[in-house]
Order: sequence, then structure tokens, then C-alpha cells
Amino acid sequence: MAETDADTIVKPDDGEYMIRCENLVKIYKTSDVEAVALQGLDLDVKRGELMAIVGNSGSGKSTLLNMLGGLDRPSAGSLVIDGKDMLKFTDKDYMAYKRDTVGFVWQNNARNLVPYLTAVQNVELPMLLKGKKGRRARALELLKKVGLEKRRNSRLDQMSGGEQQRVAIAIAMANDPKLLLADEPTGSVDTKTSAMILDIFKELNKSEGVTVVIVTHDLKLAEHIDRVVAIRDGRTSSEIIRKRSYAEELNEMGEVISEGDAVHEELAVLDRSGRLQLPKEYMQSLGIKGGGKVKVELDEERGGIMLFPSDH
Ligand SMILES: Nc1ncnc2c1ncn2[C@@H]1O[C@H](COP(=O)(O)OP(=O)(O)OP(=O)(O)O)[C@@H](O)[C@H]1O
Repeated sequence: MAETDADTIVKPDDGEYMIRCENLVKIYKTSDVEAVALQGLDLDVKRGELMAIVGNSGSGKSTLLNMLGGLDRPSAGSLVIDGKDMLKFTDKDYMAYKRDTVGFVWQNNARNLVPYLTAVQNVELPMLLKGKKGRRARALELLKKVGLEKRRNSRLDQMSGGEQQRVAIAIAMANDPKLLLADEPTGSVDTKTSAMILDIFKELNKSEGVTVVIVTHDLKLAEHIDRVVAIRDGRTSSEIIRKRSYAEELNEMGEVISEGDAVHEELAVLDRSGRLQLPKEYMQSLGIKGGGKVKVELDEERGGIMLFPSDH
């Protein structure tokens, strides 16, 4: 299990970050088996950021999202969201957090939607439960932002899957969350709708200032997001950063835009104790195995570090 270093625990009152997650551990215990879903994961997300988390099936993405959404408790480590220490939360704190701070969009949006109500009634519902004023105006404003103003009086069961997903996003935003979490939000829609849904997240991020974390399998979608963090075996393994923002790229009229490697840079992630997780492909090509030893040399001339298999 990952050890906790008292010196590196993040302070709960940090205003710059929406999420500070350090050495986060989640262990699921069943009668005779223990599954370590997160094993010392580090992640910082600034306020107002929009980022994506990618990773293979079983890497721990949903587990992380459940911790961030207050749906499950971490086993150990540190998780501070909106300046609050989640490991110290009581059940009441969790309820208040889910009501006031976070909004959720699921792949299967049936969890959020009432099929026999209209779009506008669906968006009003969470505000009604919270006793918020100005519900109709806010619901219409959000339906406009998701491009469904004209469908406001349609019943949900008369709408397509993509339209229902857009209503689900408006519902998640109804009570003005500071953090919007989306679990495979484009998992069940076609490519065109998927691009439209991503644009909606970007628009809400910009106009409402909400911090957005999207978990996705969809690497095509991730290509259009400036910061993508990869999780492997319950740890942050690498980070893919755009060299230019996607908006800048779209603004460069007349230039042939190449997708993929030319605009992205993949970075390995150093945890706060200086530990480095090497990309799998590098390990394979050097013939190094986890648990083995490597030779590390400082290359002062080039200002870098060289790494060799130990028998080099
Ligand atoms: N409730 C649970 N009880 C026991 N083990 C669990 C539970 N939830 C998740 N796990 C285990 O934790 C690990 C991470 O699972 P998680 O669902 O977070 O992965 P994921 O990256 O979201 O996968 P997918 O993309 O398939 O949803 C897996 O090994 C999984 O079997």
C-alpha cells in the first residue's frame, strides 16, 4: 500500500485548486478478497479548468470519479475539493457536498431524467427540490446553452439519446455546481453528437466558470481537450498536454491542421516524492520490467536525466 508522507499532505485551504488529490488509495473489500482500485493517485485540477481522464477498463477511472463526486469514501491519502478535506467528511457533509458543490453527468442518463416530464420541467426539478427561486428562467437559460431551447416543451421520451444527454447536462448545472463530473458522457452517442456534447462542456466551462472533469474511453474526444491525464493501475501514469490550445488551433485560418501527435506532447508524471512512472511502451522497448533496476545518470550538458537498463 502507498505510504503517506506527512510533509507532502496538501493543505485544505488552497484557493487556486478545485481538486487536490494526493496519494489517494481506495481498497474494495469483499468477504475474502481485497481489490486495490486506486493505489496512491495524485491529481491537481485548478479552478475553472476543463480536463479529461483516460485509461483502460479497470484502471480506476470510475472509482476516482466516485470519490470526486462524494459517492464513495477514499480508504487513505488526501482529497481536498473546493478547500474541503473529504477524508474528514461526515455523512451530513457528504449530503451537503453533493447538493451544493458537484454536478454529475452519466453515460446512462436515465439516472437523472424523468421520462414523462418535459425538458424544462426536468431541469427545474433539482432547483425545486432545493427550494431555489427563478427556476423557469434558469432552466430556459440552460436549455439555450445546450441548444435545446426549441425543445423545451418536449417530453423526454420524445427526444433522441443525444438530446436527452444534453438535457442531462442542463440538469447537472441547474443548482450551479462548482465542479461538473462526467462519466463517459459520449459513450452512447454518434461522433457528431459527441463533438457537440464536448462543445457544450466547453461553453459551460467558459460562461459559467464551472470546473469540468470528463472521464472517457474516447481518444478522439480527448484529442480536443487541452489537458488529458492517463491513469494506469490506479495511479496517474502520464499527462498529455496540448502545445497549442484547441481554440488557438481553430483560429489559425488557412493552415492545415494536423491532429494527434503534432499538437500533443505526452509527459510522464512525477509524484510529489519524485517517483516517476515510465510509459509502458518505453519499458517494453528497453526490455525493463516493473520491480527491476535501472541505471540513472544526470546529463548536465543537456539538462536531463538518462535512464538505462541496469546491465547497460
Ligand atoms: N465495488 C467494487 N468492489 C470490488 N472491486 C471493485 C469495485 N469497484 C471497482 N472495483 C475494482 O477496482 C478496479 C478499478 O475499477 P474501476 O471501475 O474504477 O475502473 P474503470 O477504469 O472505471 O473501468 P471501466 O472503464 O471498465 O469502467 C477494478 O479492478 C475493479 O474490478
